[in-house]
Amino acid sequence: MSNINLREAALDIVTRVGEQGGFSHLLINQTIQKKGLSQRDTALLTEIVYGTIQRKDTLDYFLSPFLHNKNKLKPWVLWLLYMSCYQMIYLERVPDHAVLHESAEIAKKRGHKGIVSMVNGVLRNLQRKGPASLDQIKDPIERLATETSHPVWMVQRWVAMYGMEQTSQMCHKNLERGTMTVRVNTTKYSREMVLQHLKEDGFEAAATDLSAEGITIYSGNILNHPLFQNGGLTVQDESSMLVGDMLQLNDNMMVLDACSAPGGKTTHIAEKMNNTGKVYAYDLHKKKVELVKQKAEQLGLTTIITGASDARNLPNLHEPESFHRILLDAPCSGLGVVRGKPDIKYAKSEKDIDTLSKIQYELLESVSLLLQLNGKLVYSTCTVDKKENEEVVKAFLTEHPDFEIDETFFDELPVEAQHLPGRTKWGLQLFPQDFDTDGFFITRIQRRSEHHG
Ligand SMILES: C[S@@+](CC[C@H](N)C(=O)[O-])C[C@H]1O[C@@H](n2cnc3c(N)ncnc32)[C@H](O)[C@@H]1O
Repeated sequence: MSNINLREAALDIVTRVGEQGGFSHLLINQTIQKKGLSQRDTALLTEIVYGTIQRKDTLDYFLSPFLHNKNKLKPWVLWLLYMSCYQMIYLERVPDHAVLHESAEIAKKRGHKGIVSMVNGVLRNLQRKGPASLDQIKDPIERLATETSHPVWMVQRWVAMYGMEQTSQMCHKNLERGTMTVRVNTTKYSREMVLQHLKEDGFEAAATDLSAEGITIYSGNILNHPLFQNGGLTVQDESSMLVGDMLQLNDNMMVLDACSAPGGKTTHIAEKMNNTGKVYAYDLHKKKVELVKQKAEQLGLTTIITGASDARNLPNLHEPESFHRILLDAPCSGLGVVRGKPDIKYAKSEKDIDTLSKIQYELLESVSLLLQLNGKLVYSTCTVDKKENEEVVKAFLTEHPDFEIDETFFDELPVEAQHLPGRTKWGLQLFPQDFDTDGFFITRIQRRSEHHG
């Protein structure tokens, strides 16, 4: 693909994400498939799209001194400027003159002469005068928000919850691209066997620290490897693997995965039980349930029973206290995964968090009815907001004195994770900066035995 066509494809994606709320990772994949992009083009397209979206607010700050009628610009023009500014400031291997030339060509193709000269003028000014210094922003929260391109309310909230240092580390980490990790399907292979195999095939890979089934892939295209294609591996973040690990699973258990799609954790559960017992996997959306089914088939797992249902309705579908283990991997704001899905940080609001926390509470209350006396329930989310995490758990335990935190959860955590700053009496908040994983909350609840009989 020519340099200009590649930039045009990138511009289409960032404009769509920015203006219509599309998901960058889905749009990138669609473009790669539709245009049959080479590995080199895929890498550059991904870099430009992610980088521009990740740093949108910072780019806006850098461009603002040179932009006088920002609100009157057509969205594609503004996004062309953001995208060009990103390449000039952050991509050393792309020379400024190439960025200026390609931006002018795109502006020529899509707009009139006035737009071409305005784009050119703004970018030349940026090149000559350099980006505005962030030190001009006196308020530390506002400065961190602009520097790392997060909404001010979000940074404010995190600072109030976790302090400036943790928040600053998290915001900076959110700008990095995460490393890829895969989970070994232990019903087929051992991790040692897979590592050996990958090394022989020229991959740079290493065992993960937190989960016994994870492998970090530093280089090599794992999606084309036969081990992946024959159901020996699943792409999954290590924090999600830890959720499966903390369910304390044994063979032949009855397990409920109440919010299961697309099935990353459901299949981990079935693998950990060596394809014995039963895993009931539900999700609200029928289409999404199909994804769970497909994933189970790909991995050769036969113990997963899928169904579409609101998790709040599950007490009508199953007898009370009928599961040994329950996973509630609840729908959440996703503020722990903004590295991989940068659009999330601009799309969410505090109101969303309030709404979600109410739903999370209702889901927890409903599924808890299905937990056996000696059963264990893991509550997890991929967010870092206390309102969706420990406050949901705290409220549930206050209203339901027959349940408690299972203290053995903390002893079973990997040693490295036992003394993290995000550990409280309500569970473990993993931050992206702790182990280069997604931000995840995990805790384990059980029934208090004295309340029975
Ligand atoms: C965090 S995702 C689950 C990810 C999944 N556990 C995995 O590891 O692949 C949350 C899921 O909850 C589903 N969901 C949302 N509201 C729900 C509800 N009321 N009942 C059941 N599922 C719901 C969403 O469709 C979404 O697939």
